[in-house]
Amino acid sequence: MDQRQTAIVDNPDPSQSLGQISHLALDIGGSLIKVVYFSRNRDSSVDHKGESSSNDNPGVFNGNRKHTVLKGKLHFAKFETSKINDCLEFISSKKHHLGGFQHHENPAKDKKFIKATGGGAYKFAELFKEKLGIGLDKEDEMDCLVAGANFLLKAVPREVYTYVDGHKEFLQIDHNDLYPYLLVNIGSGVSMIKVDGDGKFERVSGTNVGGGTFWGLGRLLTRCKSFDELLELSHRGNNRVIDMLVGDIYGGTDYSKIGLSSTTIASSFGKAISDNKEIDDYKPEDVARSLLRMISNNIGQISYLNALRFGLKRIFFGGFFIQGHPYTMDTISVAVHFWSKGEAKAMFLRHEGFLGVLGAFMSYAKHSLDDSVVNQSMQSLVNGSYASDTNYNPQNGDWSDNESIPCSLYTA
Ligand SMILES: Nc1ncnc2c1ncn2[C@@H]1O[C@H](COP(=O)(O)OP(=O)(O)OP(=O)(O)O)[C@@H](O)[C@H]1O
Ligand SMILES: CC(C)(CO)[C@@H](O)C(=O)NCCC(=O)O
Repeated sequence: MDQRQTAIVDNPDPSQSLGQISHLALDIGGSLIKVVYFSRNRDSSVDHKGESSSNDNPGVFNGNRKHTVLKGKLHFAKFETSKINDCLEFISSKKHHLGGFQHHENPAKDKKFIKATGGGAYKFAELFKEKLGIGLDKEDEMDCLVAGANFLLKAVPREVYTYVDGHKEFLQIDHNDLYPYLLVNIGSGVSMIKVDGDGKFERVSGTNVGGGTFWGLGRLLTRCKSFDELLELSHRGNNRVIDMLVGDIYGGTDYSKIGLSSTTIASSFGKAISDNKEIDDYKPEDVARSLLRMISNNIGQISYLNALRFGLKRIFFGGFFIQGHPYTMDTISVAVHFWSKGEAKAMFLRHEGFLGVLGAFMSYAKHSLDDSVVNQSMQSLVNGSYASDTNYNPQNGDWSDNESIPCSLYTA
């Protein structure tokens, strides 16, 4: 049986039949709302275990405490923040399933709370209360990003890959040699975080030229209607039509003395100075390509400079700007390789856009009354169940678009 039902869906069908949903978390960003929720398997029996270890889930249990094991799946969904009503409708369709979480500091019996991170957890708190009668239990965005990244890096096999010459190469992360690393989260804006351990980190830099800039400028310049359309355009475009290359300045030759080949971009959009053309004279696909290249290159360069500042060799890139898009990853990888002279490495995460919301989901373990030990249990169960997943192709590490993670929650 296929273990992965609906998962990364833009407009999830609210009538989708699922087992009981017990936990749901949100990351409400400037561009997108990310949702993670746990649904119990319909046929899952509830086990009660109290050993310090078990064959099923080694290393999960502590001492002689009894835990209830809820078997099920983690589902992922996203909505555009500008269409928050779709998200409210989606949650409303699940609301009667939600188990009535109580705020750890305010356990008012009649209120439901869900974990939420991102700026929208503040901005839209009243809206959730008003429309759904649900309170948002706010978790810090940076804490959540780091918790989500550490979880994926340590617990999920074949999560991390490099992108070199058009190929994904999956990497095995050594848990004992993970820190320090630089986490670059490319959302609407970009955060750069030096991570030294679990919960040990510092946001060392950021840039306002990020995914929102690409989508916003791209929409204005190409008049395309969706982010996916803009990416598709960029796929077909040729940036050399608009970008000024070193060769354009140097009469077709390299400037080898300072290490610049004739094909290096000297100035993004620089040809538009002298072409005597208007925006409509350029093909939208060429504009989209130049824009994607400019922004990816810039982020790659700033990331490298921050890695250099702190002597970090590994840079993990997350955020929905990447979207597993080959040209984006190639540009970032080439920029990091070029500027670091091969010393630093750009790495990507399969669940790139869900770091923050996974961190928020895991924070149930920290606070909730039922004392879920989500973290460890996801860790061992995710490990155990991926091996038997029929849709997973270990040759190239690809997943189909629709993906959920089989997992268990342990509640005391
Ligand atoms: N379907 C989509 N609609 C809009 N933007 C998309 C879509 N898919 C990918 N993106 C890109 O992803 C970016 C948002 O990424 P992400 O969800 O990680 O950030 P965010 O949480 O919204 O932003 P921030 O953290 O800065 O508040 C967008 O700015 C855009 O570049
Ligand atoms: C403001 C946040 C943290 C919101 O997610 C993000 O959009 C960001 O990191 N922007 C870049 C801000 C800056 O450091 O210039």
